[in-house]
Amino acid sequence: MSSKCDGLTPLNVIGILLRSESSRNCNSEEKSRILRDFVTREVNAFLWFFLFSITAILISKVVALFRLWMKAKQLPGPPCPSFYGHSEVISRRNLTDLLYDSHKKYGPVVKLWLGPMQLLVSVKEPAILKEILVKAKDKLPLTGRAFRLAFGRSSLFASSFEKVQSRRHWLAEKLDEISFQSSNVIPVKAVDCSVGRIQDLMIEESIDCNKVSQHLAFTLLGCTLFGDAFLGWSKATIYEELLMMIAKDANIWASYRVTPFWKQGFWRYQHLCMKLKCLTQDIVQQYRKHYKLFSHSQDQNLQNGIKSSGVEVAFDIPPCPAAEMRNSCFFYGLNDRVNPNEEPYGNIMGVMFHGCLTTANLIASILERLATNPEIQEKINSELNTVQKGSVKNPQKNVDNMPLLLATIYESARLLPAGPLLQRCSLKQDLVLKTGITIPAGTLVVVPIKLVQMDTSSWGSGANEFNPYRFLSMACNGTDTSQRTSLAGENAGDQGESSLVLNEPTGNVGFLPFGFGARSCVGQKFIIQGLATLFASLLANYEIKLQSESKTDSKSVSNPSAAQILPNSKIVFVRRNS
Ligand code: HEM
Repeated sequence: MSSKCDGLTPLNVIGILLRSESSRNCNSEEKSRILRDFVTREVNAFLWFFLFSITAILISKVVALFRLWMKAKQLPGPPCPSFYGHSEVISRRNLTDLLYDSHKKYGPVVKLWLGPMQLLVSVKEPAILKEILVKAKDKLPLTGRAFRLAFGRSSLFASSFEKVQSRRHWLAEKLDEISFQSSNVIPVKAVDCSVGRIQDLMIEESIDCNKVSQHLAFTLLGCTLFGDAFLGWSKATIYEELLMMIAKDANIWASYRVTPFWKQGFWRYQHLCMKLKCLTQDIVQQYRKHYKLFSHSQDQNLQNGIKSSGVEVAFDIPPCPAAEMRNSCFFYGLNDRVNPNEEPYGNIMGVMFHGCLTTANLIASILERLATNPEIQEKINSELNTVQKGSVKNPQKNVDNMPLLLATIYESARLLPAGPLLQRCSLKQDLVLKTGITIPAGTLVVVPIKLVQMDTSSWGSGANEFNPYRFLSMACNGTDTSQRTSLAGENAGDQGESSLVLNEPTGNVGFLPFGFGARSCVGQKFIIQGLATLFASLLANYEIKLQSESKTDSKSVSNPSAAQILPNSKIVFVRRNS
């Protein structure tokens, strides 16, 4: 009988039972024994299989952990206080301050543990960080999740480089085309409308600097994307409010590993996102109506046109001005989905969101610097007068010849970057650097922008001070004024603005407000020129002053991370010649 039970499989168990049934030689006791044996064997086999799999997974985790620890051992950093790493210290302290102290003690590359398996490496040395930003092409999953939760799937702002590569490339080309080919980067009406908003706000005596910056950024981006249709859109104010409400909570909800469906707040947040989607749909419809692009065939014509020949598209819609036509191509390209899983307006919402937040931050910084440095404002104004004398009275055509204005924008971006960290991740491969340093795969690599942009080794002893002249040279002898301080700046201004030449900051390894490398900002040139145009118009009409009680001495802050935090200052726009 024992030979009967050897090698029991479901098939031969059924065979044995049938045979024994038909021969009636087997009693019921034997049958149940065979069944019991079979079940026991099967359960044992399953348990062994389960045990082997779990052990294999655990061993691979332990091996990965040891590998990570061995590789991380080579990197300098503070000793790990507990099994959970430095996460408790990070939650208690400002991360930039913590990194400032750690870099001071351990050098340009510092490691911190966020948990037993999550390593964070901060890099401050410009040469090393640029190599990393070029080589590490993915972003933290958190970034992609924040955009996906708020605006649905899109082909911009996802964490994997593969997913964003082609759309990034398209958008970068389109924006560069606009920046290089046209004299007016943003439509004239967008500038007029933004300046007009100042007039509306002037009903109050003074204006909150952050609030006005937000309005200006929103108007600028909205008009650029949706043209004239945006100007007459009655729901623009609600759209702006919604964007800001979403911005407040986006990272909190994205930080949950499992989407928190059980939280009421999450559903309130989703409701806001849904409202934003509906409003985006509404402005898109307004836009279509405005340009009389009703029929699908026309849409198709336009999209095919964009794909095949860029801006010169032949389609039978009523003629509209070149800038508006150009924006229409820009808009349609963003709206055109690469894959069917994408949210129809995901890219448009993403660009509005990112563009508004970052641009508002930069405008606030420029306004504050101008308000606290009236002498620079006056010099920019005389620069504007000089260029206007020799050309058409259109500030949009003149900004390239206004180096002090452009340098002021760069310097404001340097002093107040859009966020505290640039982050990258190489999910699959270790990053092996030229210096021999190896950063293990999966490590969260961060660049503390504030520390890099205030580093005295790149920016000299006055790194914390506002000095736009650091981006300028004298045309006569080509001397770099960046090493000199404000005195050199004043001399430069006395020479007359025409003698100043802008040193493009792209050459400076410590200049990172728009990031660097594979995932850098594609809107940099476009927004710098756009803001220059806006501020040329603004300064031609208004003088920007700080309201007397909110005066701060922003020049003498010694701690680099504190120097970034602008007080919520109140500013006043005083009409020139009034
Ligand atoms: C003052 C305004 C802006 C600032 C300071 C800014 C800054 C940045 C920064 C720091 C990054 C990340 C770079 C990195 O990790 O290396 C970024 C990414 C990006 N920016 Fe901007 N940005 C601005 C405006 C804009 C505008 C107006 C657009 C589009 C019209 C735009 C499009 C993008 C895109 C598409 C990315 C994502 C790139 C990617 O994930 O691959 N930005 N921006």
